[in-house]
Amino acid sequence: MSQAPSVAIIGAGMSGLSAATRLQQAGLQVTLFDKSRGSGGRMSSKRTDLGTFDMGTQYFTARDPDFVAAVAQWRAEGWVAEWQPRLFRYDEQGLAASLDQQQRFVGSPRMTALSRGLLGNLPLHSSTRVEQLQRIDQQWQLRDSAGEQYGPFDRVIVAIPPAQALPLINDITALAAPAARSEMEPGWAVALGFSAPLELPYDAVFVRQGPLDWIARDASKPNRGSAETWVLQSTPSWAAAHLESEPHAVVAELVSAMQAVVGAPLPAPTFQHAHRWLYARPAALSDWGALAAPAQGVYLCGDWCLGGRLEAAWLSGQHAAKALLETA
Ligand SMILES: Cc1cc2nc3c(=O)[nH]c(=O)nc-3n(C[C@H](O)[C@H](O)[C@H](O)COP(=O)(O)OP(=O)(O)OC[C@H]3O[C@@H](n4cnc5c(N)ncnc54)[C@H](O)[C@@H]3O)c2cc1C
Ligand SMILES: NC(=O)C1=CN([C@@H]2O[C@H](COP(=O)(O)OP(=O)(O)OC[C@H]3O[C@@H](n4cnc5c(N)ncnc54)[C@H](O)[C@@H]3O)[C@@H](O)[C@H]2O)CC=C1
Repeated sequence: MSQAPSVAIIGAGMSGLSAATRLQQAGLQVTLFDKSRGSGGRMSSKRTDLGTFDMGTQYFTARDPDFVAAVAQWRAEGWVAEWQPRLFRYDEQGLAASLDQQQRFVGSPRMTALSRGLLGNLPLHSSTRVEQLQRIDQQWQLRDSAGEQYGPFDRVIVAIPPAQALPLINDITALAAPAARSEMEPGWAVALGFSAPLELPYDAVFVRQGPLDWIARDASKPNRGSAETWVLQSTPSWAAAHLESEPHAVVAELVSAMQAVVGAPLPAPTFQHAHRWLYARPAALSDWGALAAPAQGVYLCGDWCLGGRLEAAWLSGQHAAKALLETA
């Protein structure tokens, strides 16, 4: 191919943004598509009158040297900051402080500041659910749920959870077989606002008993403002058993579980909101990096290809971009 190939990236979560920035640096023309109103995917923040709540990714850690270097650059840009919560753990033995030496990062002033920063000036078709990939003359044409066509593109990166990717790549066995084997587990997240500080000795608790997995005082993260905001997240198994529950019932049950952790009645929240994640985290860990069908020019990436964390999503996007560049 004499000219740099044009690339469509479906999914503007961390993995799609990671691939996009890498390919842009290499001089390729990339176009992102996302069914949501903006970028970020599960790295999401909900804006309210009380301020924002991180409803997906709560924080991230950095272990791979390339990711450590990327995070240092994001800190220098001011997109992320270190979060040093007072950490507790709650289990059959009750509540106990559980401090450690782990560095943890969050987007600043909200988790989506990171996706905004990464998106930069990259072209994004938002509110665009891609439903079909069509092969025409060695290139790809995309069709969305409204029947709009986009393209042609020389290459396609599909950076979305496996169940959503499958209908797009069903005919490409090398991609469809592993995607079909990959299951994602659900999760419920609840945002709570209170009119006054809760006066608790912790900012976050790893919960290892009952329906909750995690509670955190969102307001303890850097640059969040002064409102008393908390986020609760359920375990995958509780979410699976309550997938069709009404949001108000989910709030009631998870607030009651938070009361069990706190060990005292909570004041009535002045704000409450529940969000269901159908595809929150991979049920099992994989080490594919990314999946490639170079003959067709289609690549698959996402946290589910590498381990279910934000770092894994970024690394998976880098793997997909690298595999694509090897054939460009
Ligand atoms: C509740 C929750 C808490 C979490 N907490 C943490 C944490 O504390 N630390 C951590 O490291 N990780 C955490 N994670 C995991 C982390 O959020 C993910 O690993 C990461 O964000 C996944 O990025 P991704 O790009 O693989 O997928 P996604 O973020 O899911 O991005 C996929 C994107 O594709 C879009 N899309 C899907 N289908 C289509 C389509 N057909 N057409 C167009 N667009 C489409 C979606 O709208 C989405 O924006 C959490 C996840 C959840 C849900
Ligand atoms: N709710 C969801 O849908 C998802 C949540 N995810 C969480 O994202 C976090 C990211 O993981 P890492 O980057 O490895 O972060 P990490 O190193 O802080 O945590 C890894 C895991 O170790 C445990 N842990 C760590 N520190 C402590 C402590 N001080 N006291 C008690 N237990 C501790 C805890 O179980 C935690 O889940 C984890 O908490 C995951 O559970 C990841 C993906 C999805």
